[in-house]
Amino acid sequence: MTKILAAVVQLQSTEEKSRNVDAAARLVTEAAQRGASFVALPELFNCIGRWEAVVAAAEPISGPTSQRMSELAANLGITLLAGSIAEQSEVAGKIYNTSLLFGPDGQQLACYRKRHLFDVDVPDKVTVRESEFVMPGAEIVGTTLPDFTLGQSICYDLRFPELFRALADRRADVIAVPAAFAFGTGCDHWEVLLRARAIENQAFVIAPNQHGRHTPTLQSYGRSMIVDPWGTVLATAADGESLALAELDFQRLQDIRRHLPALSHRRDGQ
Ligand SMILES: NC(=O)CC(=O)C(=O)O
Repeated sequence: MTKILAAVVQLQSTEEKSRNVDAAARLVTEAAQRGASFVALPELFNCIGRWEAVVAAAEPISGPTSQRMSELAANLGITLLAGSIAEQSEVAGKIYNTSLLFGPDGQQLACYRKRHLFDVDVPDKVTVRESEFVMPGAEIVGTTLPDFTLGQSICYDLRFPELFRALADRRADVIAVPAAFAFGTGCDHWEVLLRARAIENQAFVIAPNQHGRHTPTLQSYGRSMIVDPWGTVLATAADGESLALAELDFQRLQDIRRHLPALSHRRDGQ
């Protein structure tokens, strides 16, 4: 198949897990009913807020959130990227920020743990120290699906082009960036970075973001989007909890790579 319909789900998640998972399930179901066969949720979709609350909400990979997402994928017959959840780690008080991929039969196909942790202090915009609560992942994850190869990243990873190039080296046609990208940085950086990563790696970029205030000091930018390998924004979510859908045309992807074979012009020995 050379075309599929993809959807990004934008949420304004809270610390209340059952509310968040229900909101996610409702929008994933709507996306599938509108014809999407690949649907992606944002970062920490099942619980976001104070880090202490996120750590307390952590689950093992086989926990209730992942079971619900697996059932949802199977019932709807879709491929579902369960953005990320807080995964229990071997270190007390710390989690992994983990993205799970489920196939149309509900089987877990991949597991990616956020590699780059958001430790920043940008005056008047955002101050976070993710590494106090989160352990970095080690693996780079590309998964070959029947229609395309998916590369995985999470949020702050977007600022590290070498990860995306490593995913391009694994022949990623689509790169997912589930995010809770900060409002203070998102206004200037979100779209520019997503489009750059799509253009330089000649891949679709699927970027479901959180939107709005989660706590008095934590606000996400929204504008979840789907970008094509030319850097064109195919769809953007409206503010609030919403969906954006776009057709991924893999023939167009191949045409762009054939007409402008920049990835084969690299001088670094690849
Ligand atoms: N929240 C993040 O992980 C990253 C982010 O907001 C940024 O890079 O800016």
